[in-house]
Amino acid sequence: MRDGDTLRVGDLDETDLLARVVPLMPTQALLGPGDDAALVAAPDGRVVATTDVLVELRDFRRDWSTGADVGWKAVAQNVADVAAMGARCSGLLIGLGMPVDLEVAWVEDFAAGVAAACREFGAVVVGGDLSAASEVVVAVTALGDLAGRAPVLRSGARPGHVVAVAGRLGRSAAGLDLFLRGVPDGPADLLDAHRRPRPPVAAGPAAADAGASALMDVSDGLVRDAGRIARASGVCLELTTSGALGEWITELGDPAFVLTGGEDHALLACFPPDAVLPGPFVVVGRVGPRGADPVLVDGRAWTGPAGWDHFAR
Ligand SMILES: Nc1ncnc2c1ncn2[C@@H]1O[C@H](COP(=O)(O)OP(=O)(O)O)[C@@H](O)[C@H]1O
Ligand SMILES: Cc1ncc(C[n+]2csc(CCOP(=O)(O)OP(=O)(O)O)c2C)c(N)n1
Ligand SMILES: [Mg+2]
Ligand SMILES: [Mg+2]
Ligand SMILES: [Mg+2]
Repeated sequence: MRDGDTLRVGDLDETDLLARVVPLMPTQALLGPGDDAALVAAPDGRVVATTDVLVELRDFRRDWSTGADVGWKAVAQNVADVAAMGARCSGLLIGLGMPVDLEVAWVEDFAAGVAAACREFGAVVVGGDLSAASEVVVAVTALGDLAGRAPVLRSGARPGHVVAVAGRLGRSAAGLDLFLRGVPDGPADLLDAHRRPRPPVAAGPAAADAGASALMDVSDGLVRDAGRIARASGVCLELTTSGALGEWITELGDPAFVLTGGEDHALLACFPPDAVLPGPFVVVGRVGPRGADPVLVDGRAWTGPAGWDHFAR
């Protein structure tokens, strides 16, 4: 994509873009950027803050998802990032850019999906903004309350800790694969897993209370996101497919769905060996010392697809 000497965003991947942009910004907060959410000082405590953007054709398609599905997903992915700090969502701001010829019924349906997800995840809308755009763009900001807990970052995993997941992995990717292969009448549970992810939001605060040493939501694929905890913590996440991961792989039929599929927004956590894991968490591996690879799958480097990146193609 190089055009003379002009470097275009499509010449970089998402990680490289972030590394160029964030250092140019004045960042002063209790925490951030770099984790699932930031922490901002407030007179009576601290507020968790995060945002995630959905862009038509990049993150959803209006012929695959209804307006309500898009509204649901925008809420779900943001409350997942709040839960990934060990917090609960205290408020959402909904930014919406729309083509001027978009049917009003689509926007009303979108609002109904936002409302349904708010009921499901215990969130409320406190504001937002509207503008016109060439495609539908949804930018949700979520605020969160730690209720006095210490936030669980990506950086606290240590060798000997266990690696665990709350929620399922690979189902959203399996649904996306059905859409991409032109099977929109495929298994409804997989199509819905893609259109309406259900992050286990209560598992975030529960993980914090159980002493989790690291926590994040899996949005870009298990191996890629496990690599983020591994790098932040200076360790290796050693995943094993003998337990839950293997069951999910058998059920979906393709290891890549489970190991590299994004958008399930399951929670990935590390716990000290003596912790009692909260109910929804299943063990998927252990933490080892930093080595040549940030993540191992059954003792080997993963050589399959890398996971989601908005720019790398
Ligand atoms: N344009 C940006 N400016 C500043 N910080 C950003 C920007 N985009 C992403 N970040 C920060 O980079 C980190 C990684 O972002 P992202 O991968 O989107 O997180 P997540 O997958 O948890 O939603 C986050 O802490 C986020 O706040
Ligand atoms: C039309 C369409 N193409 C591709 C995808 C796949 N996809 C888009 S974003 C994404 C990963 C999640 O990214 P993002 O929403 O930015 O979450 P974040 O990592 O920032 O939390 C995936 C797998 C999709 N959902 N829809
Ligand atoms: Mg996240
Ligand atoms: Mg993002
Ligand atoms: Mg996110």
